[in-house]
Amino acid sequence: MKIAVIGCGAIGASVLELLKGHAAVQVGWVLVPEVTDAVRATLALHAPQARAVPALAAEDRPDLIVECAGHAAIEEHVLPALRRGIPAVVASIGALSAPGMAEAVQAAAEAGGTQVQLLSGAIGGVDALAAARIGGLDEVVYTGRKPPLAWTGTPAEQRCDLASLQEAFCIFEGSAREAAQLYPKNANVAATLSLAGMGLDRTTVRLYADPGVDENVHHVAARGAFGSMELTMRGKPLEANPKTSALTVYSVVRAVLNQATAIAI
Ligand SMILES: NC(=O)C1=CN([C@@H]2O[C@H](COP(=O)(O)OP(=O)(O)OC[C@H]3O[C@@H](n4cnc5c(N)ncnc54)[C@H](O)[C@@H]3O)[C@@H](O)[C@H]2O)C=CC1
Ligand SMILES: O=C([O-])CC(=O)C(=O)O
Repeated sequence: MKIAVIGCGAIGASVLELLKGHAAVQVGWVLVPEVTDAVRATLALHAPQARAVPALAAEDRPDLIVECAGHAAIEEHVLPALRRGIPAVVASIGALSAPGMAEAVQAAAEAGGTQVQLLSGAIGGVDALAAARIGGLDEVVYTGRKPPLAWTGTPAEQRCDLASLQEAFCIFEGSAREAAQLYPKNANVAATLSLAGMGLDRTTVRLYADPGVDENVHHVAARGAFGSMELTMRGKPLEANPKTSALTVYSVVRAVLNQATAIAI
């Protein structure tokens, strides 16, 4: 299987490293806005066979396109690939919270006769929640808690002084749709849980900058016809990007390998 990876940052570079030399999967293309020295160095180390390009050319036809780049990459790369019939796996799930984007993704996949898989990323329990939805859900509440540093460069900076926080500070309370729009690099999990469960407008989200944690802590509580569930993930942040949990990388690699092996789990 020959794949294209979109993005070569904290997730993309780690994905290339884990897929390096894999018998069943070859990375043929890495899509980046600019081929920097850092990108060249990463490819030389982990994917020397791959070509770094700004976009797929008409003659490039990967078996799968793997998005780990950010919300803008959905419109720029994933939609055109889907329309061409290339299946996709997507990490930037919050992108589907933008007006008309979920419909655009669906229409592109239908037009291409293919499918897009929304990854579980940094959270677990998506399988249980999506199954529970079939029976009917009454409530889903997601609480995301990250060290203050992980909220730099976000609207949280206008709500508190991140550097001097002494205790947990609630920087956001509202719908998953709003969370995903305001915090595109920190609230993909909120979008994932809501798309699996009660939808972007009916899932309650609370986000905290918390000097008392050094991991990215995700808590989900759900109730419905199935019973109830509660889950806490304490994800180790990636050194290259403290906003992102390492599990996200493993989730991408799992999805890729599941496409390439006889038994998927
Ligand atoms: N579903 C989940 O649980 C999670 C999802 N994410 C998503 O993954 C994204 C990437 O995360 P990181 O690797 O940590 O970020 P990063 O900032 O370390 O790397 C992003 C990479 O994507 C590239 N890029 C940016 N815009 C692009 C575009 N339009 N087309 C092609 N490449 C583009 C950048 O040049 C960079 O190489 C986040 O922005 C977020 O949307 C991140 C963490 C968890
Ligand atoms: O990686 C994480 O811990 C979660 C994350 O950034 C997101 O939900 O966007």
